[in-house]
Amino acid sequence: MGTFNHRRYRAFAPVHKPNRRWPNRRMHHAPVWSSVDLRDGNQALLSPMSVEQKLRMFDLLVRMGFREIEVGFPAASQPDFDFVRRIIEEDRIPEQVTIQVLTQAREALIDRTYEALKGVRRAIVHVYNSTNPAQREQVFGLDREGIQDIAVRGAEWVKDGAARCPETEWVFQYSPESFSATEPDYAVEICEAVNAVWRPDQGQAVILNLPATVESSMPNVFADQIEWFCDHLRGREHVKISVHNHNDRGCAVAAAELAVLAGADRVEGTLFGNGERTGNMDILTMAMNLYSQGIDPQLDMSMGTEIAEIYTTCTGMVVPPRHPWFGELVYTAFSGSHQDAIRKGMHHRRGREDAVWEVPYLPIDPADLGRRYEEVVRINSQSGKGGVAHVLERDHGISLPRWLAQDFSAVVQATSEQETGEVSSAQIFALFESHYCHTTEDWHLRRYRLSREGEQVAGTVVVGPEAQPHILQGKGSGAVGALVDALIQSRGVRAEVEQFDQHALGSGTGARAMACVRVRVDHGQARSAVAFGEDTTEAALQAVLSAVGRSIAKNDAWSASAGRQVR
Ligand SMILES: CC(=O)SCCNC(=O)CCNC(=O)[C@H](O)C(C)(C)COP(=O)(O)OP(=O)(O)OC[C@H]1O[C@@H](n2cnc3c(N)ncnc32)[C@H](O)[C@@H]1OP(=O)(O)O
Ligand SMILES: CC(C)C(=O)C(=O)O
Repeated sequence: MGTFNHRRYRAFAPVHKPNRRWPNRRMHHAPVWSSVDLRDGNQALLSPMSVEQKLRMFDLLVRMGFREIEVGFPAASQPDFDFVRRIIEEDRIPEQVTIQVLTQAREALIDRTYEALKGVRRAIVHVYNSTNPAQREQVFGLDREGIQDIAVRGAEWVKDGAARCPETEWVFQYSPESFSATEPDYAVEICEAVNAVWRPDQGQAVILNLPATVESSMPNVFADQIEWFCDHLRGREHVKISVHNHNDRGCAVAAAELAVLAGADRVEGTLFGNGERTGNMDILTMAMNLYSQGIDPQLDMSMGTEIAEIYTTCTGMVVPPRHPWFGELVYTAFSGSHQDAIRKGMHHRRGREDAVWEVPYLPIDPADLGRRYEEVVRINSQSGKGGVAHVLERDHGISLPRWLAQDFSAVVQATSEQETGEVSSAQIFALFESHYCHTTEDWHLRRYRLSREGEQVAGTVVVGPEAQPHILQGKGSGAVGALVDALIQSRGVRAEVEQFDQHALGSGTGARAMACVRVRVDHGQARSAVAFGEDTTEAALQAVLSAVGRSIAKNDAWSASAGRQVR
């Protein structure tokens, strides 16, 4: 048997909880967020952030509205220590923001931590030790009691350190690291022992932070653990319960969301889920999940592109194109039916911009995160007529009738298949022009005159090069009818107009009208053409001439010896 052997693993043993209440709850407001980007995120980087990079990230987190920010592990390294000193000495911590620092439950480290925090107005001192059986046995070689002693001593050193700096407002935080792999009764026991030192019941602010240090179970199992913990902890009402989820199974966001239903008040995490191994819980995703449900996330993410830019430059990590809410492609539809639905959905919203957002395939309005609508519909071989028409409308102000959109979509599809990739908006416009708008000089409308004679319109149309124009004359029920008649009368060209649409254009295009036609000449292949003009008549006449011109060989219609029957 090779190493790929599932028998080496065992199922996670869930906490016994027949009466769970969290599944019937709903979230109505955002939890307290704590960003651990500058600590857990930073400790997992190939090159941890420099002080300058940390400052940039800190500034971003503040601007986004984080009220609690774990700024480092000051006893671990000089840059972490220096960073904490710098934001304190340079008075960079806004009134509403509380910084948090992590330390192991070791006296020297705790002393150094307080040294870093000297002069801070308010801070959370976060102490941890591992509590799960594997670490107790393999790392510390201690039983439950021995591990509890580490926690209790740590709590005492934290309390002593705070007592030496009474001018600071201190919040204490304890994490039974690997809480989710710890026996629930023991997790409660050790937290109660820490509380017995800190006395939250006597007014000391205390956070108990319950980590899934390695995510090893389904999110519902974690939620059960949180509800069980909250139900069994003495003095639950005096402490804040926080969760700290890692993403080993890819469910950290779900686990944190269910944990909030189960009673957690506070959630730690990072931007884009940076952090150890597969990362921490992604606060951006969880906050946007709330936002998309109509709940104020209490974080400003409107500068989405800037958040991603600062994150990538500071951490050296990338934001995958399909990352929830913020990835480059997450609002983009390439496939035809999605594009069609988005286009119709966006049309449906016109004039109802304040209505609840319900555009198919777009869970939120991408503009909320500073995204451009240009990204929403992009064209490749999977796209259909709706998408192509949408791009022409959106970027070039050209609305195609349905029959022409269908025709043009085949043209674009053929190109995208050839190029096996995306067809840009500029390419689409160029294809549109070359396929429908191009006309030779021979078929260029110079001028025309129309006069009404009873029910009929008589027309004279001058076409072709200025130096050698062709004059066509005919009669019909309208301008196009008169031109069709003129083509037969003067040149023997039998043009059947199968499709015809014309409309006035909005401002900005230069032209004032557009006409689209599909014409079949002498029972041959139908050709479509589009023309723009000063008015709808000019556009219509030119469109018919262009379609006819594209149907017959150059000069065929004009050479007297073309052999055509002139009636
Ligand atoms: C799950 C998490 O993310 S927790 C946060 C983890 N983050 C980090 O560790 C990043 C920063 N840490 C560091 O830079 C270093 O670990 C330092 C500077 C803090 C300490 O460094 P060192 O003392 O040289 O080494 P190290 O971390 O290996 O210490 C291990 C010792 O601390 C003990 N220890 C580990 N964690 C704890 C803890 N939380 N509380 C008390 N003792 C602890 C170990 O049992 C071990 O003891 P031993 O030396 O008697 O065997
Ligand atoms: C220190 C704790 C909160 C931690 O980072 C973890 O368990 O992942």
